[in-house]
Parts: sequence; structure tokens; C-alpha cells
Amino acid sequence: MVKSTNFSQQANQKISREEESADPPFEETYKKLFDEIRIGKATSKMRNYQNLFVVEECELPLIDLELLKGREFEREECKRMIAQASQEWGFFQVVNHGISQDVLLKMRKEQMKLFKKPFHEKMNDKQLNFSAGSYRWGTPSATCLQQLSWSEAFHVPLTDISNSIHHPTTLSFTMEQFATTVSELAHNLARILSERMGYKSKYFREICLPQTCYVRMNRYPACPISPQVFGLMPHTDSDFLTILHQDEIGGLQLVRDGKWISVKPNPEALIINIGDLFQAWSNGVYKSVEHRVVANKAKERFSTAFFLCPSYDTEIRSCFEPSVYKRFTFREFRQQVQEDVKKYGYKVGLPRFLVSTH
Ligand SMILES: C=C1C[C@]23C[C@@]1(O)CC[C@H]2[C@@]12CC[C@H](O)[C@@](C)(C(=O)O1)[C@H]2[C@@H]3C(=O)O
Ligand SMILES: O=C(O)CCC(=O)C(=O)O
Ligand SMILES: [Fe+2]
Repeated sequence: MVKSTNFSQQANQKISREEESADPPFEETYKKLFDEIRIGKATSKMRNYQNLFVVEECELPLIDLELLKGREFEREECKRMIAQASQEWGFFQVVNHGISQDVLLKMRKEQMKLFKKPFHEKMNDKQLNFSAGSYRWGTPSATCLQQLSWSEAFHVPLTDISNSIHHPTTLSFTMEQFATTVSELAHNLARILSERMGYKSKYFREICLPQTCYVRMNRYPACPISPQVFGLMPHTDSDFLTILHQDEIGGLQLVRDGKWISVKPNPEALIINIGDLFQAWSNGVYKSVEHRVVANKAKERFSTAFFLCPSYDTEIRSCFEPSVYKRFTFREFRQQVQEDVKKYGYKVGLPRFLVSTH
């Protein structure tokens, strides 16, 4: 009797410990993949995969958006730099971007509080008033360690953010402030990039609506088996453009001239990257570049991203002929990505839509 009481007490303690843990249960859920390490399969695969260890650190092209408020020649120079970085790097960073440090700081603080909640609460949270499926972690489709992302995220459409304001909390209020200001910046950048291609229009304002644009709050827990697993596996973004704010930990890497390079963190700057849809629309002029996050062995890391996406029925076609890509709707693109991820464990992306040359 004494024994069984002890046992149930222990079990209860274990359950409450598990319930209280904020970290997703990576090891338990992906036990099979972790067995790869024990039998030595993972390391040899990793070596073949891509060189994870030798990466140079770089500073992304830095653009001061204050210039957009300057004289005609300053405005022109700023726009030229934005277009040039989008063509050559697919990535750049901006300062004096109009989103106050106060909003960025508040956003990060609220995000940290949110992720501190016990795992089961994040999975089932009713108080947050986000749609089902907003909370994501790991990679359900992973068949090997290289396809597993050691991270958790809240992936929230702008419409959910506006709705959450009906049950005001500091989190919903801060997200609304963040989303409104960052969304405005995204639209301004999209307009500049389209004007540089000769298009003066409200195109992006008309097609990118709050239902399909979203804010993604990422948390990368410290990962004891880094670098055998990524914080976020290599991918390109399925949008027009992404605006990212990362903390001082570092870990974001991108492909430049065929090599992986790591981005030097600058918490005052916002990182902008071109997504697949801008590459298709610009007929390959602006580049959607592969990037990934390397998990940190000792420290957790946070980032917040805004994705500028069109409504699902929008047809994406290139702004000049002959087009490198077939026309596709955003819905078709998303479906193809999901199909590929399910089938192969990774996203194929734009190459699926190339016009065949024979
Ligand atoms: C398995 C995958 C889903 C994803 C593309 C990827 O191959 C790797 C990362 C995933 C991610 C993360 C950020 C964005 O939410 C997302 C839309 C993206 O561009 O890369 C998703 C992809 C997805 O669900 O399409
Ligand atoms: O966290 C980062 O630095 C990158 C996040 C990212 O690439 C994404 O959410 O698509
Ligand atoms: Fe990304």
C-alpha cells in the first residue's frame, strides 16, 4: 500500500513536471530519429548533407530608411540599394525603419512570456483566441534528423490578431501594434521593389489581405544535440517578402555564392528577405534565397517574422515576358509545397513551376 502510494505520488509528480515543462517533447516524440545518433547513421548523413560547420559570418547590406524621407536623390539612392540587395543577396537589413525599439522590445517580452507557458497550455490554449493550429513545433513530416526543426512557433494570421483585440491582453495589444506597423513597412518595400521593375500600382495593397498575411513568433530552445539538428531546416519563404526581427543570439544562415554564411545579429535592425512569390513575379530578378537556423547548444533564441502573402486565389505571373515560370495561384503553390513536404520531407518550391524548355 505504502509502495503504491509512493508510486502514484511519483507518477503525479512526473505528470505535473511534464505538464509544467514549457519545452515541446522533442526527444520523446521523435525518439525513432534520435536512435539514428545512437547507431551512428546521423553523423555520416550529416556530412553528406551540407557543410554545417565552416561558415563565415557576414553583415547583410545595411540600408538606412531615413533616406526615404530625404531629398529626391537620397530617396532614389535608397530605392536603388533596396532593389540591388534584393537582386544580389535576396536579403538585407534596414535601420530607421519606423518600428520603435519600444514596440520591438514589448513584442519580444510578450513573446517570451507566451512561450514560457507549459507545453500543454500552448497546445490547447483557449485564452489566446488564435485559430486552431496556430501553435506549431518540430516537424510532423520529418523522416530523419535533418528534416526536424528544433523550434516552436505561433503562426498567426493578421485577422486573428485583430480579433484578439476583442479580448484585450498586453499580448494582443502588442501584437496588433507590431503587425500594423510592420505590415505598413512591408507594403512600402513591396511598392518600391515593384516600381523599380516599372510597375506603379496599388497591386500589393489590393492582393495582400489580412487573412493571408501573418506574424510568426519563433522560439528555438537550447538544443543539446546541435549541430546534428537544425533550429529551422533550410527553406525559402512562400511569400512576397518577409520582415524578421531576431535577438542577439544569432543562428540565421543563408546561401551566398553557393556557401552558407551566418548573419551577424543586430537587434536594432530588421532583416528583409525576398520570398518565392516576388522571385516569380519579378521573373527571377529578385532572389528568394535559401536560409536556415542553426540551433544553439546552450541558449534559447527568439525571432519574430511578418510574412506578406496574397489571397489564395491570386494568380502569380511574371511582370515581363518571356516568363521563366508558369502562372500559378497562391493556393496551387501552397498545395504543391504541402504535397512535397509530405512526400519528400522538404519543400521543392519554385522549380516545380519552371516553364519547361523542351
Ligand atoms: C517543412 C517545411 C515547411 C516550411 C518549408 C519547410 O520545408 C521548412 C520550413 C517551413 C517554413 C517555416 C516558415 C514559414 O512558416 C514557412 C511557410 C516557410 O516558408 O518555411 C514554412 C514552410 C511551409 O509550411 O510551407
Ligand atoms: O528565426 C529566424 O531567424 C528565421 C525564421 C524563418 O526563416 C522563418 O520563420 O521563415
Ligand atoms: Fe524563413
